[in-house]
This record gives sequence, structure tokens and C-alpha cells, in this order.
Amino acid sequence: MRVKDSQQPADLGSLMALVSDFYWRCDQSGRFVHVEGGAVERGDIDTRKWLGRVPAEVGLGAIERAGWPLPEQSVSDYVVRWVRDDGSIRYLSVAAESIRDANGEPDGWRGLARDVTRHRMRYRELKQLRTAIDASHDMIFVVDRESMRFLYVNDIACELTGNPREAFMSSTPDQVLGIDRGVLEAQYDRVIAVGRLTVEDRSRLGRGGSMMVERRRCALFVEGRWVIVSIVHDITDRKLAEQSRDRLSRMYATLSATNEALLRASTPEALYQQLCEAAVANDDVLVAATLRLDEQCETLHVVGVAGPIAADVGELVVPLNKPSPLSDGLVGRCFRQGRTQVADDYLSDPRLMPWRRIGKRIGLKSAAAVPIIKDGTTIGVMLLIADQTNAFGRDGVRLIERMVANVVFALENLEREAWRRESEKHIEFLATHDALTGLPNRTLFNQSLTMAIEAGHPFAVMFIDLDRFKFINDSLGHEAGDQLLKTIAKRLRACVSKSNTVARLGGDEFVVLIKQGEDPGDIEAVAGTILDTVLQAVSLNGQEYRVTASIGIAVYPEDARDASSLLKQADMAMYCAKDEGKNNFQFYATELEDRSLVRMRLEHNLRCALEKQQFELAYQAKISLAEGQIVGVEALLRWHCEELGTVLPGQFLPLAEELGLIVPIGRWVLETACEQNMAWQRAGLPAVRIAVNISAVQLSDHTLVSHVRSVLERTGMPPHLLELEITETAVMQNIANAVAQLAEIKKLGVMIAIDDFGTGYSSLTQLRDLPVDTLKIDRSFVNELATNTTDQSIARAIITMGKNLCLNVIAEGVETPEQEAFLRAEACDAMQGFYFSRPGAAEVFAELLEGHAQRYVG
Ligand SMILES: Nc1nc2c(ncn2[C@@H]2O[C@@H]3COP(=O)(O)O[C@H]4[C@@H](O)[C@H](n5cnc6c(=O)[nH]c(N)nc65)O[C@@H]4COP(=O)(O)O[C@H]3[C@H]2O)c(=O)[nH]1
Repeated sequence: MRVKDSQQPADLGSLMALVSDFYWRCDQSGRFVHVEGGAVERGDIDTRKWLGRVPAEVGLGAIERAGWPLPEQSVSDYVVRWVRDDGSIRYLSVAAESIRDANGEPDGWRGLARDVTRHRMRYRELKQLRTAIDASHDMIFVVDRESMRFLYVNDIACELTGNPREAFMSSTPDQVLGIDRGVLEAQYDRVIAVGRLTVEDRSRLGRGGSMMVERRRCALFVEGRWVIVSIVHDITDRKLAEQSRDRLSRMYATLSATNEALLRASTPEALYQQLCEAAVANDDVLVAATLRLDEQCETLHVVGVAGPIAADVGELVVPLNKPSPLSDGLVGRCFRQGRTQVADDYLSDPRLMPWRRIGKRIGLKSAAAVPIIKDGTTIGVMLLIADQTNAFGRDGVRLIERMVANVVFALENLEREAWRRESEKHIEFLATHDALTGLPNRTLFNQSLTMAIEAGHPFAVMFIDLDRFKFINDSLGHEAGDQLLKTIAKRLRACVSKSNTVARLGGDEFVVLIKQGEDPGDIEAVAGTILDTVLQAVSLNGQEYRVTASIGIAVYPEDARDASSLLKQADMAMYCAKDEGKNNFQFYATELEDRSLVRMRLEHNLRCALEKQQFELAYQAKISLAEGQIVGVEALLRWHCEELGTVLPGQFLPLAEELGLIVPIGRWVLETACEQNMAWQRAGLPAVRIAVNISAVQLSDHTLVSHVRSVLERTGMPPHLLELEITETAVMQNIANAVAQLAEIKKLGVMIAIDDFGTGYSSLTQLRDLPVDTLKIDRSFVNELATNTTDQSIARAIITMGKNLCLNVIAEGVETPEQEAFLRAEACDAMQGFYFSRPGAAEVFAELLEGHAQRYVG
């Protein structure tokens, strides 16, 4: 339907029908008086409802301002919302003007309205879209590929890059991104080729900053042109999180590497070093160092260090007690406070001023120091240095603390392990070694012996027994005995090379296993050295003692091929050495088997000889060389054994000493000799001095003096008629004791002679201190006195020395007139020997004394 308007252009009506637009006119009161056009034609407007109504009554309302546009003059593009009867909303773009009548008076308004709902909706969508894009946290850039010009940049992009939108619009993306144009164009073309592309890189920000971004680019073909849309997402936080996660996982790897290191390390030093090496496997760590407190608790010093700059830290010493800037660094603080210290930005950390220069030099950016706390005490610090700031983080620090805790655990384990190993070693040592001397014991020696036999090379076993050890042990006490054994053990060890075995079997028995060289004389040389070494003075209880040893030697494979036989044979040879007068060595020989049997029989019989009264004394005269008078007599012990016949002292006395029988036997000798001497006197014979031999064991017997006194008292023999003969060797075994005992004896008025003089090791000064009256030149020097010039010299020297010291000198074992002549010529005082008389029974000597007295006295 068409509403005719007289003021409408004549041809407009038909034109208006072609479009959705419509023409309208309102009267002066604002009511529609005419509506015509496509909208009316299509039925969008019902003129019956519109005509005579104001716009608001048909649902029309302005968007920007209230009301229908009834402007004073004219409007265009005035958008009006039209709420239709069915509730749907349309938008109309209105152009209007006021009209006047013929008189020029206002006559209402007229205009055109066009339905712009579609455009309006599109615009709204676009606006919303843009608002959304501007509200995005991601930077969005839209670039025309062809012109390389920005088409759009969102707000956040302007904000973050610090460029106003106009700046973008007036520049090209390569300028803004700071990328070579060719490169950027290639990147864009690649995006066009694949459709979309995502890369991660760094994006420049305002004020010279930058951030890690994920750049998603897609290519759109819009109206015949390629448009590149870049959405740039800030991934700094994600990257940092990733980095810290990576770092953490590296640290976990480090931790597990550390744990492995802890398992492998066998000493604390290795543990510290391996810990550091494991720690620097983490790329962030420039250096890892472990510092331990020194024994004086004054400094922390490096005990383990690893990493590319280990050399710069290896010599680090952190003083703790002295106030010093160096002690106030991360390590010093960590140690003192017993708490982890972290410097996330080392170079700007005000606490670390003194270390800044060093830090700068070695590229230190962050550091962590973790205390090593064991049993509640801080014993050291683990220091980790990284070439990036914030390298450790909270989790990283926790990990390092766990690492250090593991180290402490491992340290404790190592200590426990070391203690266990030590205990095991000690137990093993105790099982195989002698606790007193530390030498191998019988068990270990047997093992060595077996091994030597298995090896098959020749060797010798030496069985060493100390002479008269029992006596020292009993008389000086067990402590002195132990001391002696320890000293001897050391000396024996020093006598042989390390490859040879020295062991203690028990008591005073030692064994030596000597590998035999080419020269069989080697064994003898070693045995000789051992004898000499043992004989050196030992200081016990503040006094000097000398002991001797007897050595038996069995040789593999000649003597035996099994361990027990070799030991038995060496033992047997050792007894033979004892029988031979001690202080010597003997090789095993089959004949010794017989001697051993003899010895056993000897021992058996000797034990009851005293009881069975099988002892007797023989008497041998001593003659003065000047006058030829009997000046004395020596009592010599004889043993008439039922089974063995007469046994000489040299055969049974060593055994008696060993068995401890010498003291009771010696007492019997002293008593018998004194009684006999008094008996001779009572029989009318001239008074003669009687000499009694005192062995070393007797000399050390502290009851000796009282016994001598009581015998003298009981027998009534004047003390000066008694002479005690003590061998030089016995005196030298314990010179201090000898001096003291002899002095006491001297006080009784008893005379003292040094027997076998020249065989011992006394010096002139020692001799001077000894309270003796007589020196007896040993028989060995007298034997060849007539022919051997050396013996002559020795004898002469002894005589001269005796004279100088105002002592009597007597030579024993004089058998020939030549010997007598020499002694006489040298003005020796007296002699004793077969030349004048052999030892004989009491009656024999009595006769000799009687006859001699008649001969001389008369
Ligand atoms: N070849 C040779 N020998 C001679 C000659 N003149 C004496 N003799 C021997 O030389 C030894 C002298 O005694 P001695 O040096 O004190 O050496 C003694 C003495 O040290 C010790 N002895 C003897 N009786 C006792 C004793 O009652 N107690 C202690 N403790 N030892 C004794 O036994 C050692 C040996 O005594 P005997 O066998 O009786 O041997 C005696 C004696 O028989 C000689 O011209 N030629």
C-alpha cells in the first residue's frame, strides 16, 4: 500500500519501492502523517498503526540520545532502534529535515529511513571483537604481507612495546621487531606456505627490556591479500617454571648421582670429592666445594672441590675465629649460624661485599652454602656456586640440604664401617698375634711355615729361647719380664729383613723363619747377630741386665719337610745349644734325637738327685805361684746318678738352672763346703780358704746373703775362709744387682772372685766398682798359653789389670810346666789345674793338704 505525500519528489515513490528504505513525514506534533517505501511495500510497516502516531508509539527510539530525531534542522546517519510488535529489534539509519509550509512556517519533519540491522549487527560484532582483542593479555599484530604495514595492533601490544598505535601504523614490523626485513618476510612467507606457525623466542619490550614469548602466526587470505596475524603470548613465567623444573630435575639427577657417589666412597676424603663431582654434573653449577673444620677449630678448608673453576676455590681457607671480612661470607655465616645461606643475586647481595670482586672474577652469580651437621655439631659446609642468578630456588636448596644430609649419613656409615673393619682387624690381629709383643703368634707362624713349605724354597727355622728368663721373671716381677720380652721381640724383628717372619710362641720362646739365600753361611750370620743383639744390656726397673739366648736351627728341606717336624727339630737343637753352655746356636742333626732323649733322662733324674743325696763335692787345690803353697781350694760339684753314672757340672748345671733347681743345690754346696772346711780344720789340717761357685741365678736370689750368713754362723767358719766365685758373665747380666749383692757379701767378710774372667764383657770402670778380691783367668786363655801369642797378651793384660786394681790374679786350667812358667814369669799370683792337682774327694784333698803343708810349712 502506498501513502501518497504531496511533498515527495515525483519519481521517488517508484524508486523507494526498490529498496527496504522508506520515506516518512511527521506533522508539527511529531505524528507520522506519511510513510512510504520498500518497508511498507514488503509489509514491515503497517501504515494503519503508524499514521497518526508518534515514533515512540510504534517502537522507535534513539540509540545515542533519547527519542526520535526531530532536530532543529537536519540529521543524517542517525541510528534508531526499532522494537517491532513481535519483539524483534531492527536498526534504522535515519536522515531527517524539518519542513515549512508555503508561508515559511514550520510544518513538521520528513526524512528517509533505511534498515541497517545487518550492518549494525556486524558493527557490533566487530566492536565486541575488537574490545575482546584489546582486552587480550597477548599482544596481537595484524600485518599486510604485501605492503608490510601494520593493519592492527592491540592495546597490550602498544602498552608492552611502549609504542603508541600511530607509531605502529607509521612503521613496518621489521623496524618494530628489530629483525632484518628479508628474514621477517621469509618468516611470513613460511607462515603463508604452511598456514600457521608457532615459535618461541624473545620479544623486545619498551625501555630496552625483553621477555620470552610464544609467537603464533597464521596467514589469512582476505579480499585478495595475505594478512599475517601474530598472537604473541608472554611465556616468561612458564619458561622460568620450566627452567626451574629442569634445574630441579637436574638437581634430582645430581642427588641420585650423589647417592651413588656415597655408596662408592670408601673414605671421608673420597666421599667429599665424589660429592662435589656429582654436584657439578649439574650444568648450572660452576663449582661445588666441601669445606671441613680443621683440628684446631680455627679455619674451614677445602676437602673436596670440582667444577670448571675448581682451581679458584681449591685453596679457599675461611678463618672462623679472627674477625675478618672473609669470615663473614656465605660460608662463614652458614657455619656459624648452622643454617643454609643462599645468595640469589650474589653480586648485588650487600652481605657479600667482601667477596664481590672474587665473585665477579670467577663469574659467580648465585651461591648456596649448606651446613654439614653431624651429631648436632656443624663440622663443615657444602658450597655451590652457579653462573646464573636464582640458580637454586627453594626446592634446589632443599635438595642440596638432602644431599648434605645423605653425606652425613654416609660419613656415619663410613665411621661405623671403619670401626667395624678396625674391630675385625683387631680381632684378627689378636687371633694371629701375640698381644704382648705384637709379633705373630703360633697360629700365624704355622701358616707362614706351611706357606713357605708350599713355596718349596729352602728356608730355616730358628727356635730361640732366652736363657734364665724364668729367673728374671720370678725375681724382678712379671712387669719386668714383659718389658724384657718386648725389648727382645723388637731386637729380633730388627735382626731380620721384613720378608722373614719373627713370632713368639709363648713364654720366652721365639721363632724365626728365614728364607735361605745361596750362601748357607747366611743363616749362621743371622743367628750370630741375634745372639749379639739379645746380649745387649736391657734396662729393667732402672737397672741394666744382660740376657743370653740359645738358638736351635732346622733347615728345610734337608731336616724335615713338614711344619711340625721342623719346629720340633729346631726346638731340640735349641736344647742342645742350652746344653752347650747357652748363648750359642746349634743346627739340628739326627744325633740330637739321642741327645734329646739323654736330656729327658737327665731332667728326670736331676729332679730327685738332691733328695736321693746323689751330689758330692770334689776339691781342687789353688797354689801360690811365688811360694808353691796351697792357698785355697775350690769345691766342685759332682753328681753320681744311679742311671747315668757320674755327671759333670757342665752337663747338668744349665738344666738345673733352667729347672730352678740351682738354688737348693747351691745351698747344699755352700753348706757342705763350709762344713767340710771346718771338718778339715777340726782334723788338724791348716786353715785354707774354700771357694764355692755361685751361679747367676743364685746371685740374683735375694736370700743369698742371709743364707751365706746363716751357713757361716752355723758352721762357725770364719768368713774370710770363704770365697764365692761368680762368673764374669753372671755379673754382667745384672751389674747393678751384682754390685749390691756382692757388697753385702763383702760386708760379711767373705772373699769374692770373678770366675772365667775375660769371657764376659766387663769394662774397666765396671770392674772398679765391683767389690771383688780375685780375678780368675779363664781356662780358654790358659790352654794355649805356651804357644798362642794372643792368649799370652790377654793373660798378661788381665794380670797387669788385676795388679793395678790391687786384685789377686789366679789362672785356672794350668796343665803344663810351660803354662806355669809363663804365669810365674808374668807374676800371676796363683794357679789351679791338673798340673798340680785334679779335683778329688775330701779325703784326697786332705791328704794333699797335709803332705803339702808338711812339705811347705815345715
Ligand atoms: N781341662 C782342665 N780342666 C780343669 C783343670 N783344672 C780344673 N779343671 C776344671 O775346671 C773347672 C773349674 O771350675 P770353674 O771354672 O769354676 O767351672 C765350673 C763351675 O763354673 C761350675 N761348677 C762346678 N761346681 C759348681 C757348683 O757347685 N756350683 C755352681 N754354680 N757351679 C759349679 O762348673 C764348671 C765346671 O766344673 P768342672 O767340670 O768341675 O770343671 C772344673 C775343673 O774340673 C785343668 O787343668 N784342665
